[in-house]
Amino acid sequence: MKLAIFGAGYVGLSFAACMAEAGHDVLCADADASRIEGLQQGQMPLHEPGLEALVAEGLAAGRLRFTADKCAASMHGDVLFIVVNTPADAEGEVDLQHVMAVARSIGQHRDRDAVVVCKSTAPVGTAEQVEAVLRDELSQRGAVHRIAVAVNPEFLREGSAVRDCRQPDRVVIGAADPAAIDLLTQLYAPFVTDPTKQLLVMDRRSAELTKYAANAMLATRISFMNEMARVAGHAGADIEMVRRGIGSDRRIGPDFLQAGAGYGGSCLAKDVRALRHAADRDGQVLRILSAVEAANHEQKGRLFDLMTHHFEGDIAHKTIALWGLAFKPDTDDMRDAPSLVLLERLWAAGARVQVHDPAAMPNARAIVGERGDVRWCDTPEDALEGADVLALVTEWPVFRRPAFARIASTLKTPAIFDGRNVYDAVEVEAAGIAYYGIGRGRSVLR
Ligand SMILES: NC(=O)c1ccc[n+]([C@@H]2O[C@H](COP(=O)([O-])OP(=O)(O)OC[C@H]3O[C@@H](n4cnc5c(N)ncnc54)[C@H](O)[C@@H]3O)[C@@H](O)[C@H]2O)c1
Ligand SMILES: O=c1ccn([C@@H]2O[C@H](COP(=O)(O)OP(=O)(O)O[C@H]3O[C@H](CO)[C@@H](O)[C@H](O)[C@H]3O)[C@@H](O)[C@H]2O)c(=O)[nH]1
Repeated sequence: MKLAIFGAGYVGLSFAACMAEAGHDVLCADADASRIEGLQQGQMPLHEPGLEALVAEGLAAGRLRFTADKCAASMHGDVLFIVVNTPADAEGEVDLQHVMAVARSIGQHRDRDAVVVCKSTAPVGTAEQVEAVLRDELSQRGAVHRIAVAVNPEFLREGSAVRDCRQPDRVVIGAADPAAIDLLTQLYAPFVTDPTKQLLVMDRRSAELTKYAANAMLATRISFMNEMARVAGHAGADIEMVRRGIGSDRRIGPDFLQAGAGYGGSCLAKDVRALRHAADRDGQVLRILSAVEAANHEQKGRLFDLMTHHFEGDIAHKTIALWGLAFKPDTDDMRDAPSLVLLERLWAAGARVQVHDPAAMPNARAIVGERGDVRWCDTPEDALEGADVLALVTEWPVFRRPAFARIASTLKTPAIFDGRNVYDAVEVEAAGIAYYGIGRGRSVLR
């Protein structure tokens, strides 16, 4: 099939490369000309495991091409995917300008029938708005092409985007148009093992809401576990034991039950906010989601609170080694990262930080700027030199099995604040290091 993909970000680029790998002829367009120039030369604009090789393979085979020319992209192929950013403001109002810009461009330039697919996460009713824009543009120039609009939300996770694209749990197709359903079914059938169960065809509004409901459920599980971690800390229980205890119930399942320093990233917070806001406008008060947001906001301050407790309020002039900045491992993405909240609170309290992250330091530096109270370190060990204590915020593999004896002898007052519960409290304490986890170890705050 010939596919046009608008948006070469974390999702668009991963999707484009995987579709090219599957043998399709893919033209990927982005409004950022410098991003496109780089991609044409094989330079990656973002960090995503396995993606660079896949892009190189697609370019070499001639199946993956990049363009900044929206007209060329609008004319390409049978199916055109909209995969641009849909940010939400502080209230949760979603900015659809990029989605509508793509729709306008397709309406202005398309010279034959097409299927347009909304893959961006967007509020219920967006596909109808896209359809209206297309209809308007076509009628303004007297064109009579048939352009069907479908919804196909994306569920990939950053850090495993290539794997998730190649092997999705399920594919949601929101469409009524038989030709659109047929094309998308053909496109996705090779990516799933049981198309009858994993290809879910539904109406467009249900598909749009499915995406928000999925992220809201994931965020709810995390906030629930973070609250349970508080209970565990006070009760002298270990949240990791509780996680295993409840995750083995098939009705609950083991995933997304990890207590930690709060959820971050470009999606969970944005989509929970947008869903709550849209419902609010319709007169529906979503009490659970408001609580999920409030709990996460509080949770992002948890490591700082534990440190303040450890230092008995005297955190000024302390030096904190901080491992991990990205919102999760295997990405350079800093959007809504819990580390940013910790940094701000430490700086406001007069502490200094020494940070290391395997991929996100350039993006983090661009956000926080150059300042005297941070040292950007090339290695995890370097970040420990001269520090009082260590905080783990992102569980990159390189941080998972450190030499605790070395940490004990390097830190001035050995203590680890484990924001992702990856260390064994007994092993850490045996090395002479105070261990604070989330809902385990010395995590009681009164
Ligand atoms: N990041 C994720 O893990 C993830 C997963 C599932 C769904 N989503 C959703 O997918 C969408 C894209 O997310 P992302 O993280 O890839 O965003 P991103 O910010 O990484 O990339 C978006 C890209 O779209 C480009 N763009 C903007 N306007 C354009 C236009 N008119 N024409 C062509 N390109 C244009 C931008 O320049 C940017 O490169 C969002 O709606 C998001 O909510 C994201
Ligand atoms: O048990 C868990 C799982 C995750 N997290 C945190 O939650 C955040 C988000 O993680 P994850 O969901 O793995 O990454 P995303 O790439 O943001 O993916 C989410 O958001 C995407 C964008 O909509 C969806 O496509 C994915 O299905 C959905 O998982 C990160 O800060 C994690 O540290 C936890 O605290 N505990």
